[in-house]
This record gives sequence, C-alpha cells and structure tokens, in this order.
Amino acid sequence: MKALGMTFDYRKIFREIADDTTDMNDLGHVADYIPELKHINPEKFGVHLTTLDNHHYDFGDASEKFSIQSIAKVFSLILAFKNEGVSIWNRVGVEPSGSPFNSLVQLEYEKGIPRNPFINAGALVVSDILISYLENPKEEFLSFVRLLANSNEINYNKSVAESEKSTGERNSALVHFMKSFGNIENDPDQVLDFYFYLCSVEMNCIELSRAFLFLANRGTDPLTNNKILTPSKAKRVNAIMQMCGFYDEAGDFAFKVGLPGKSGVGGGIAAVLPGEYSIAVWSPRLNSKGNSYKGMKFLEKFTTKTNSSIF
Ligand SMILES: N[C@@H](CCC(=O)O)C(=O)O
Repeated sequence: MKALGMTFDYRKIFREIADDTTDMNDLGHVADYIPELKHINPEKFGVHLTTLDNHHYDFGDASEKFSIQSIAKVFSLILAFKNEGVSIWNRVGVEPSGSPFNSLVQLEYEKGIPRNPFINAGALVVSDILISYLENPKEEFLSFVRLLANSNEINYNKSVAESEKSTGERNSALVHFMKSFGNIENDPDQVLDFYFYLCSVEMNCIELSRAFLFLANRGTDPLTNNKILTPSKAKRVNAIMQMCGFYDEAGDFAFKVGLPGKSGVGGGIAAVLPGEYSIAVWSPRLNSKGNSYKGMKFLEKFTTKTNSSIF
C-alpha cells in the first residue's frame, strides 16, 4: 500500500510519462453528444497532485478549467450522504452496474432502484434527495464544491447545462421511469435541471485534486482541518468510487491503476491514495467506455512508476 514512504519528484515523473504517451495523443474522441462539449480542444492535457502535507505538483494545462461532468456525482453524493445518512441506501444501491452510465435496462428489473450513485439514474436520485431538503439546491451545491476546493472561482457553465438539457432525452426517460416506481419525489423537470447544472460545473486539475484531498485523509480536509465526512463515510465513498467510478470499466481501472477515483465525459479523472495524495488528470479524448483515453493510461503508468496503489 501507499507509495512505500518514498519521496518522488512527481513533476519529473509527470514529464517522463507525458513523453512516453505521445503516441496516444490522437486516440479516442471528444464527447459530442452534449453539443457544447464538441468545441473543446482535444489536445489539452493537464495533471495536478496534492499531498496531505500540502505539496503541489502540476504539469501541462493544470490550471485550465474544464467540464467536470460525472465527477460532480461524487460531490452530490457526499453532500447527500453527509446530511441524509444511511437512509440514502434505501433509494440507491452500491453495486457496480457493469452497464453504460445511461442505461435503462437494469432499472426495469430492479424496480426503479439504481445500482449505484454514479450511473446517471443513481445521480438523478441523489439530485432528487438534495432538492428535497436544500432550500436553494444550485447555490448550496456550488458553495459546497467551493468549500471542498477552497476556491470561490468555481461556477456552473450555463451554456453546457442548457446544451445538455436540449439533448437530454435519455436522462429525462430515466427520471420519469424511476418516478413511475415511486423513487423520485420532486418534479422530474426540476430534478433534470439540477442534475444538468451540477454536471456543468467547471474546475481545473488544481481545484479538483484539492477538492478530493479530504477523501485521502479519512474525511477531514488536512489543510483546513474541516471535517467533511466521518472516517466511516469517507471509507464508503472511496469504496463506491473504486467499484463504480469508471462506468463499465471500473474493473479495468482497479486492475491497472489501483486507486479509488471518478471520471467524467469532459475527460477528467480524480483519484486518491488514502494516507498520501489526491490527483486529477484531464485529457478530453475518450475511449469507447467514456473514460479519458490518455488520462487512464497516464494514471496507470504513474501508479506503476511510483509503486502506489491501495492494493
Ligand atoms: N451529464 C452527463 C454526465 C456523463 C458523464 O460524465 O458520465 C450525462 O448525463 O450524460
């Protein structure tokens, strides 16, 4: 476990891996099912690592904002779990789905209870839970992400949210279908609107790795001492990331990288090594499963070179 207590020049390692992965630069495609995301420069690449003792290492476009998309599902889960407690698990499961993030098939068999909070159906239920008890869901969610990242420079991208809304038929089908099973309490349009906005949040690798840092430290932000989650809840969030954080490629990510993490179709990946660091990578071209092509490979090489893994 861990990086075996060794000290690494992480920036040098980042450079070496970047040089080593130039043959992958053209592999994969930028997500285009959300029209606004088509415009991203596919060549972008950034990485940032934050250690528990406040050391920072970056490379490339680490300070450029991008659409975090499904990575936001970790923040919404944390906010709901923090406030709602274990009753959340009556409405959403914790099993890997083994199917695409926007699949409808399992929901029919499983009577409207999504497999986990990171497939779209599960994140829509979590959005519904948040709407039920937050007075101003959008404002409060954004404040929470800003608190985690220790930055007030984080915002929704309205054009991305509205663009996804205009092509969001499948997510709309998921909400209505779950409502028919009684697993959505609020107005489906309100749930969808909140969900599209939270997916549209823009952050850079520096902010993302900062926001995930408390998950590497048993639920407490090591730099502010802010207790975000209890150690037990932080453990559970990490376990869900490990099992369900990479669509139907979670097994592959565990096998090759060996860290709990979460990806998004904007090309971002955030991951943590408990007791040591959090890391965020961004490269917009996606593989056929919807994960960042180069981001996955980069992290595989990184954890191999630094001998760091939870296993
Ligand atoms: N907003 C995206 C999120 C997808 C993702 O990043 O996995 C969707 O619902 O399709």
